[in-house]
Amino acid sequence: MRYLTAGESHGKQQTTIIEGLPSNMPITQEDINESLLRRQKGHGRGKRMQIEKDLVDIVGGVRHGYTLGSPIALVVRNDDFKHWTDVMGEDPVAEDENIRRVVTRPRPGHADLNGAIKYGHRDMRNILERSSARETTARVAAGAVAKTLLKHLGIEIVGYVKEIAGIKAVDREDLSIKDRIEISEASPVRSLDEEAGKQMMDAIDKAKKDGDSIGGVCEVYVEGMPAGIGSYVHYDRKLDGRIAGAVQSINAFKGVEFGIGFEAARKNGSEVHDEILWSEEKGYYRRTNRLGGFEGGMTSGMPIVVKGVMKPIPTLYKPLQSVDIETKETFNASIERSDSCAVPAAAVVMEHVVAFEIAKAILEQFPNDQFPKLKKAIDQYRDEIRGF
Ligand SMILES: Cc1cc2nc3c(=O)[nH]c(=O)nc-3n(C[C@H](O)[C@H](O)[C@H](O)COP(=O)(O)O)c2cc1C
Ligand SMILES: C=C(O[C@@H]1CC(C(=O)O)=C[C@@H](OP(=O)(O)O)[C@H]1O)C(=O)O
Repeated sequence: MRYLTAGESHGKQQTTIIEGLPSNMPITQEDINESLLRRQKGHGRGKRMQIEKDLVDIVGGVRHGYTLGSPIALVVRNDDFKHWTDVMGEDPVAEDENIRRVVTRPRPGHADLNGAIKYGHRDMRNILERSSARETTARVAAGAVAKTLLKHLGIEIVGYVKEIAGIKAVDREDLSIKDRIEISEASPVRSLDEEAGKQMMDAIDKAKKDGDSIGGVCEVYVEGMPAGIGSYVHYDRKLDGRIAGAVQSINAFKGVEFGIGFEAARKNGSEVHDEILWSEEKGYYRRTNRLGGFEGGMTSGMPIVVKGVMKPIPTLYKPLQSVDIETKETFNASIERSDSCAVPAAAVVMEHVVAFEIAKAILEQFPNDQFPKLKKAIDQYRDEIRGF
C-alpha cells in the first residue's frame, strides 16, 4: 500500500490517492472526517483554522461504504482559496507583483530559501505553498483510512500531547488506552491533570503575547499489534525505522524515540531490556516495555510507544533577520498570521502517519486483495503465535 498527496496551501484543494488497499473493507466519510476535524483543534492555532472546515469528499475507490480494491481518491477543499484566486487561480499570471504576492524574502526555519535554490524559483511562493503543513490534511486523510483498517483488525492507535514548552501533560507512564484517548481529545490542550492543561495553555498564550512560538513532544501509542510485524532481514524492512522516517517527515519534527529512547544512553543494559514471560492466556509478553514495542525492527507484541519532538513554529511575530534574494538587503521577517503552537494538531498528524506505516507493513506481511481474508489470516496468525 502506498499513497501520494498533491495540493498547495492556498490552492483549490488537498488531494490524496491511496493504492493497494484490499476490497470489501467498510469505510465511511465519517471515519475520515473525525480525524480531519481532530487535526484542526488545539489551543494556539492562528486565524487560518477559523476559515477552514476540513471535510473529505471520497471521489474514487469506495462504493456503498466498502472499498473496491481500486485506488482511493480523497479531496479536502481549501476554504481559504476563495481569498487567493488572484494569487493561486488559473488566470494568466498577473503582471502586478503585488497581486501575485511574490515572495523574495525567505523566512528562517522554513523551506523557502533551500527550496528556491533547489528548484530555481525566484518567487518563493512556489515553495511555501507546498512546504506548508497544510499538506498534513492530506496525510491525515490517508492515515484515517489506514486507521480504519487497523480498527477492523483489533488494533487501536492514539496520538496525544506529551508535553508543551517543557510542561508535561501527564507525568505517568502507566496509562490505559482509555486515558490516552481522553488526553488525545486535543481541544484546547488536554491532560488528565487540569492544572497541567491550564499551564500548557498559559505557556501558549504567553508565547503568543511575546510574539514568539513554542514546541513540544507528541506521543503515539498502539495496542493490539501481534509480534513479528516488520523484519530484521533488511534495513528498509525494519518497521521501527520506517515509523521513525514517517514521524520525522512531519513538518517541524526534529527527533523521534521509541520507549525510553535517548534515556537508554544513560542506563545499564539490565535497566533497559525487557524480560520475556509466557502465559497460556497471553502467549509471550514482556515484564516491562522500555523498548516501546520493538526488537530487531519487528513488533514484540507489546504496545508501540513512539515520541516525536516538534520545534517551535518558525514564523514569529517577533521578527527574525533574513536577506531579500533580489536586493541582498537585510530585513526583519514580519508576518500576517501564524500558529503560535501546533503541537496538539501535530499529535493527530503523527497518529495518522504511524497508522499508515503499520497498516502498510501488515499488508506486506499478509498480502490479500480481499479484506475479510486478510482479517482471517491475521486472526489465524494471532492464534498460532500464542502457542509458538
Ligand atoms: C500542524 C502544523 C501546523 C503548522 N503551522 C505553522 C504555522 O502556522 N506557521 C509556521 O511558520 N510554521 C508552521 N508549521 C511548521 C512548518 O510547516 C515547518 O516548520 C516548515 O515547513 C519547515 O519544515 P521543517 O521545520 O520540517 O524543517 C506547522 C507544522 C504543523 C505540523
Ligand atoms: C493551513 C494549515 O496550517 C498552516 C501551516 C503553515 C505552515 O507554514 O506550515 C502556516 C499557516 O498557514 P497560513 O499562512 O495560510 O495561515 C498554517 O495555518 C493547516 O494546518 O491546515
